[in-house]
Amino acid sequence: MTAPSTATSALPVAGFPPAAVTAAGEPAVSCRNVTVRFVTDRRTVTALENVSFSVEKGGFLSLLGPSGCGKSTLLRVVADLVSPTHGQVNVLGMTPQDARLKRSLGFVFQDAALLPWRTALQNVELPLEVGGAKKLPSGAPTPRELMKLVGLEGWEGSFPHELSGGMRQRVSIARALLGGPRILLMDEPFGALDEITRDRLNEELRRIWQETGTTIMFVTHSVYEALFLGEQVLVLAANPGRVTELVDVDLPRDRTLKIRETAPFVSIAAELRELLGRGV
Ligand SMILES: Nc1ncnc2c1ncn2[C@@H]1O[C@H](COP(=O)(O)OP(=O)(O)OP(=O)(O)O)[C@@H](O)[C@H]1O
Repeated sequence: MTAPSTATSALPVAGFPPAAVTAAGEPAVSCRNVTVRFVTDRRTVTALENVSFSVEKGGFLSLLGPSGCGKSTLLRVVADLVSPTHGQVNVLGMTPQDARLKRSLGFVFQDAALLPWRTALQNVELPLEVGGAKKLPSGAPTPRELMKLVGLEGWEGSFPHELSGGMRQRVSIARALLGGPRILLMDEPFGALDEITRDRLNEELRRIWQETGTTIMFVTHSVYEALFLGEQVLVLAANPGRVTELVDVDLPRDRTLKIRETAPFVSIAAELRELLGRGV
């Protein structure tokens, strides 16, 4: 079963700032010398060491690196799920904890993690029931509007088992966008999907990003996904997790998958591959 296709456009969505009016240049997220050490009975792991970078408001940052280089840990630090051992983290001028309490952050995981007994729409509505905020902020898109945004208009009453993997992941993106978060953190959300579905969702995500103006941090192992999606790519190395380089992606803002066949794309992909190789 496939999701209905949606027209590509860059119209702003109610409740989100249009990309053009987000304050470009101001950081949405910045990390300075962030180190995270996990101490267990058996060993101490330095998941991140002296990691510094920033993402501007309305930006799209891909996090690319080998397994174990701390990509998920870095998203968790921003989401206030892990506290850094050292260093400073600033999220929209706040601590990660304040940003979380103000519901400025949405999180999408690799597994869509939908409740099987609730319909797609009821899954999108879930944060309203469990998060303490019974009402949406004024002007924020409704769950039905978000279903439309992710291309699932008409599927509101379907249960997760009636949806394809790609459709379930769309539902989890809609759920993460409930309340109009300023920042969307995505941890390999398309990693378990087949290539065609993944490609389609990559295009959809660029559209959603342009329409909502939401700042996105996106974790992936794939050079092509990181480059197609990101305005910047943060390349990380492992053991300990550290920054190899922050690469600016000089490609047009409006992208279709065809861009992957162009010379600039191929050239930046080769650069990223070389940087990745350095960190393994
Ligand atoms: N809660 C934890 N306790 C102990 N060690 C942890 C914990 N979370 C992560 N680690 C360790 O920190 C390192 C970085 O893990 P992380 O999951 O952030 O890497 P990753 O780049 O996201 O990996 P992958 O691409 O395989 O998902 C790993 O060595 C991992 O074992």
